[in-house]
Amino acid sequence: MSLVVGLDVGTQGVKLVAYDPQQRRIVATHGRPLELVAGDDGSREQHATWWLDAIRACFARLAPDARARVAAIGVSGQQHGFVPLDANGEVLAPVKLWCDTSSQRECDEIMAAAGGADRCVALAGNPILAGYTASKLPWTRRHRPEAYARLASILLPHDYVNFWLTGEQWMECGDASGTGWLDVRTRRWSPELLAATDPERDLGACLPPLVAADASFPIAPGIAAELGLPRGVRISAGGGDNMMAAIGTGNVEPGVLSMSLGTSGTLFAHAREPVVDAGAGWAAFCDSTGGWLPLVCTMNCTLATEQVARLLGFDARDGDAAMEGTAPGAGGLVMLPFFNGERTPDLPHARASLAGMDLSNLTRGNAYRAAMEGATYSLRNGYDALLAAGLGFDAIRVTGGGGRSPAWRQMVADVFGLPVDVPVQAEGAAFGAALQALWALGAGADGPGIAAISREHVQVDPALSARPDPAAVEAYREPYAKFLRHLQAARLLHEIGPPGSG
Ligand SMILES: Nc1ncnc2c1ncn2[C@@H]1O[C@H](COP(=O)(O)OP(=O)(O)O)[C@@H](O)[C@H]1O
Ligand SMILES: O=C(CO)[C@@H](O)[C@H](O)COP(=O)(O)O
Repeated sequence: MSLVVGLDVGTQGVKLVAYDPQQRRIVATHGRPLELVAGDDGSREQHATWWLDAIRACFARLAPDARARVAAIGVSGQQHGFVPLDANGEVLAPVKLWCDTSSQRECDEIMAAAGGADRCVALAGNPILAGYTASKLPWTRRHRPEAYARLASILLPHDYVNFWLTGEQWMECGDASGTGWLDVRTRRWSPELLAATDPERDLGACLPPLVAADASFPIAPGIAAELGLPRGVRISAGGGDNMMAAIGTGNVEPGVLSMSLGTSGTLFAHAREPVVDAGAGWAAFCDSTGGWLPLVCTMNCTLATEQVARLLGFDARDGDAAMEGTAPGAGGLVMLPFFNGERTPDLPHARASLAGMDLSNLTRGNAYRAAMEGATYSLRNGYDALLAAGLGFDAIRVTGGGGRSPAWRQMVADVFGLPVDVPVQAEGAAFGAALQALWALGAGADGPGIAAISREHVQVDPALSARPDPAAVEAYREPYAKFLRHLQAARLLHEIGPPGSG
């Protein structure tokens, strides 16, 4: 029986899922953590070689007989990272990641050159927000002129892994929409935005061809030999981690809302037509199946809970126990969890705050709960913008590390007032990549469509479901309203000036 493999290059680690589609069974899951280099200027970087080493390590742990059965691989990756390559395909500099806010000045410059944020939305569907790939090019020109001078092509993290696996460079529209350069309505690069990013250079020539979501390429023979894989393995188009998690959580038709509780917090839905928010309250991305993926991304999700847990001296994975005995509202504590600056809401220079402390409520449990509530309310705030745009949802499918916490799943059900379900296949992005690889194997041969594949293979685990508790739904109303008032105050502070400006 053949296997399909999904690889996910997340912020905190690489995961490999090997799936047997005939048996509908995950036969192996392996992971490897990744480091991240953080600078005081907001920079967040990784070396591309770290991803490859982690992938090698994951394959090395896959049993040889399983490796021999692999027929196809799909690659999912953290979005927006900027992998600059020279003409020989060598990486020219550390990769600036999605959570890198050091290029905010360049975001503003690109938008000004294009005619403003509204004009960017008109041209491509999105403004250029903190962390989007486009801003990293002028940042590189300014701060790494040697790399800029030798730049021949630009890839996103999952594209780079695909290049390593096959020797071919391409992009697909899902992850490409996170560059800020893709007109998501037409699925073509926007010449105006490319020119606004770099008027001196033909940026289009640095971008690889865009391929269809069901495309696939042969693995390079040398890599197959190195990883102990058959020579005939196909590599599917791949996609951004959220696009892949959409497939891996069964979110391939309108009405379902997926939520990923990882380093970032994301909410995303499937759309059959392009959907663009004139107010840019959420991101108008393409998905990696040929459709669209309206998405909300907060930069501080488990990043916030981990930060607070570390301060309080426990592991975030034990956070549920630390929170025992606390109640909705965290005893009056309110956390704006913007440790890393924030993208939704658009407050790249904001920093986290804890408010509402009195002489009795500052307990470990309340402080940790405030971080989890703050991360959840941030997503709820993005959800309100999706509703305001006329989208509607019946249920939430949760994936990502934070989804392992029963307390967090219940909090999501209560704060959103929606039932929460969790797929059996916990690694949604890696599993979605495996399903895309399965789709690519049957493409062009009357194989099933990706929606049918996702529907057939994604199974919900009833033991992990959470249902809204009416009393708790009510109990969260005032704390959420209070969070919004603090958020409004942060917006005002932000208008006054970034930290350090006096
Ligand atoms: N039981 C748990 N409760 C709360 N957080 C958890 C739990 N298990 C894992 N996490 C958090 O999940 C995060 C990793 O999630 P993951 O989706 O793999 O992230 P990423 O894709 O950003 O690398 C870590 O920050 C970890 O603290
Ligand atoms: O920037 C976004 C989405 O637009 C993030 O969701 C990244 O794609 C990183 O994801 P994780 O590593 O946190 O899963």
